[in-house]
Amino acid sequence: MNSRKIIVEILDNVIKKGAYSNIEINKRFKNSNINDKDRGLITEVVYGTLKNKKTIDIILGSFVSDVKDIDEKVVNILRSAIYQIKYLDRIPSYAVVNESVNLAKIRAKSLSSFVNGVLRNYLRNLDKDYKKGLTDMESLEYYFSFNSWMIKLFLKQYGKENGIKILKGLNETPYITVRTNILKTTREELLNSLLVEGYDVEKGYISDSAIMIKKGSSIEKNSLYTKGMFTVQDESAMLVSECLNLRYNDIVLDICSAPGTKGTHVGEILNNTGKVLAFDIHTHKLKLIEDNAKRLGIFNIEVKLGDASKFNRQYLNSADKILLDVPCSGLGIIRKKPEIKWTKTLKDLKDIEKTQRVILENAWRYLKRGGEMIYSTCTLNKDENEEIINWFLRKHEDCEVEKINLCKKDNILYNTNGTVTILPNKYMDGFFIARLRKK
Ligand SMILES: C[S@@+](CC[C@H](N)C(=O)[O-])C[C@H]1O[C@@H](n2cnc3c(N)ncnc32)[C@H](O)[C@@H]1O
Repeated sequence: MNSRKIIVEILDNVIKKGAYSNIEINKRFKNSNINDKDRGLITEVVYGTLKNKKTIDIILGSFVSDVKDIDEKVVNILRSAIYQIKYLDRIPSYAVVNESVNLAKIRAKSLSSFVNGVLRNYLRNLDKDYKKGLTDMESLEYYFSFNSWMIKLFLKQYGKENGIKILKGLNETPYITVRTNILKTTREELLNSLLVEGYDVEKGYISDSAIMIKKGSSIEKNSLYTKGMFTVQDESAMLVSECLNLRYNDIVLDICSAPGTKGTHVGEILNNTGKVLAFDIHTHKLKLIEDNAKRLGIFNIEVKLGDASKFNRQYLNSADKILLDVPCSGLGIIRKKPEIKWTKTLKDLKDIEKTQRVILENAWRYLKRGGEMIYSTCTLNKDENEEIINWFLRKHEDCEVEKINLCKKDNILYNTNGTVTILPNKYMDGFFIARLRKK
């Protein structure tokens, strides 16, 4: 087992083939005998290299004529090596260089001296000011490691102060947070049980159900997880179902449900009363919702295949509440999926916005008069958030925003139209939540 070989193969699949980092890492770890120490190293170097790719490429660019021309067999060997030398202090630089050259010999023998040359050149220039000569925008790209279009988007949409807050927040290393399953336990009880199991835990930042795991072994392997005491979920995402004003016996449609993290939360808050109809377009994802519901002891969820972009007359005016957690560009969850920095394009943002509008139009027709809908995204692109809501309000006289009041924290933005944007920070992902009421 060679950790560095695995790291480079994962990076190849994510950067070149558009695979998801978390899925690639899980695939490698599943049924393998990789020890905890190596798992830690692989995870850290993969996420770190992805997060800092722009900065690393600017550094690489000063040793080669164009990073784009570096042979694809060795480019991620170089990137991950520079990441380890620049950002980690526990691995001696000479060991990183030797291992990288050895790996290059296996992948492309003729390029091993090139890899050796670039890395040794970098070691001789560790103190160089790589920002020298860069424009203001390029300096921001170097400093935050984002492509310029994304930096411009955040600064334009949020202004300088919040734009910078977003760039910083998206580079934070996330804690794992879990949502207490109130059907089976209380937060206090769960906190104690986790402490007994050796986890370093703390209450969440905002939600009464949230617990932050600051240190401890893989949480989803713990028996408390198998027994359904909690769900792993970002705290911002927990606030979504909590904003839905749920009442026992409500009929709730969860239109884009898989893997059912928020839908099962609705089921828990309803205390197994009423009904949650959980739809998703992907057949293979439906089982994830079923498995989660079963593990958590939730019986009021019915899982169904459904394409939200097609109106289904069967559900016309049928729902007391609707959870519309639409597919989005995901710019708010870059802390956990750093490849989004490099894989998304402005065109993707435009395309998904069209789908969101169609889905919202259809879902609105399923809501009863007096009913409430949550429209949520895990993106910070305002065109998929406030702008969609403003557009919808202009079109639908029977729709009003029910103002959301969470709490006063410096990452909660209360928008002028009554909706809420959660800025990413150390504790939470970036999210958007709107609560709509049908008059
Ligand atoms: C943001 S995720 C939902 C996450 C989920 N609500 C949760 O909390 O676990 C969006 C989901 O929408 C689904 N989806 C995408 N297009 C859809 C469509 N046209 N109809 C229904 N579901 C769709 C995707 O498969 C994906 O699972």
